[in-house]
Amino acid sequence: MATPAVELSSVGKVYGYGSSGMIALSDVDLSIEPGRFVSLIGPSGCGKSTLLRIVAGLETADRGTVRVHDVSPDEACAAKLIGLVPQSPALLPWLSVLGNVTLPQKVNKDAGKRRERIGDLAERSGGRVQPDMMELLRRAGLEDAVDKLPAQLSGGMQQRTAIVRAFGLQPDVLLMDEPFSALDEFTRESLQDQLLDLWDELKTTVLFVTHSVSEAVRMSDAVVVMAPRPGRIVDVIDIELPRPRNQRLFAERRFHEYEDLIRDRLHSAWRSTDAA
Ligand SMILES: Nc1ncnc2c1ncn2[C@@H]1O[C@H](COP(=O)(O)OP(=O)(O)OP(=O)(O)O)[C@@H](O)[C@H]1O
Repeated sequence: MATPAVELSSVGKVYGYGSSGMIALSDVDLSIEPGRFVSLIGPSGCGKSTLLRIVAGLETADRGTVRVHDVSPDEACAAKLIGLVPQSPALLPWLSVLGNVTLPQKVNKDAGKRRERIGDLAERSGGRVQPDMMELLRRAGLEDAVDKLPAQLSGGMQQRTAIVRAFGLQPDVLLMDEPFSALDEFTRESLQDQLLDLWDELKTTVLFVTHSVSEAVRMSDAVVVMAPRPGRIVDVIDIELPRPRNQRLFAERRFHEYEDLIRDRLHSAWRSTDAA
């Protein structure tokens, strides 16, 4: 079996100390095969962002182990295996769209060598070509905006720029923390389409945080349902719908059955949390 792209075993994280400590994550086990699109869903405070930050190496787990392609998150970051798209796009305001998306490639020239030293990635890295950023921008509908500054873009365009920037380094694992939450429904659906197209082509593993049940069903191979107090995984639901998943999917009964199943799991998790 291939090495998992992401593997968490018995992961725990507590913020604070003693009786005022908050258990953000308790005993989290999760294994994601390379190339899968996996969403995390759950009520506010169940630890979705904490889990993502731990995989990104921005926080450390207090307990358990975390591996990204069988190396630690820190090593994975140094080898640029990991890309992160935060909730707000965090573009550099003084650089154009093209400047923003090409910057990571310019400052991370040694990443390829580090990547080649990592186990089963050597083979994949050898075949890597620098993506054509102009082509990625065109695919994301940004060809007319390449010379614009972030302040001259709409929120949706800024977020698309951030997504192209993240794909530009060809991360093996792309972590996305509610990337579309600030966008209107139409822009959101269009960005979902574009993200799925890029993901399909580049075969990146995606770990995607969302509050939207329909977004999770539409995008994912599997949806991880989480519950709070303490933050934990209560279910992992495989979404066995055909791809590509376009707008027609919304009319299908199976799509809504998955939505109902996930809502049901979320409600049960809430009930058990309240009873505890
Ligand atoms: N740096 C921190 N210091 C203290 N407590 C924190 C910190 N970060 C998160 N927490 C707490 O840990 C718990 C999990 O937070 P986290 O942000 O991971 O949840 P979430 O599921 O992503 O929430 P949301 O959906 O609202 O973004 C929350 O109770 C939060 O208040």
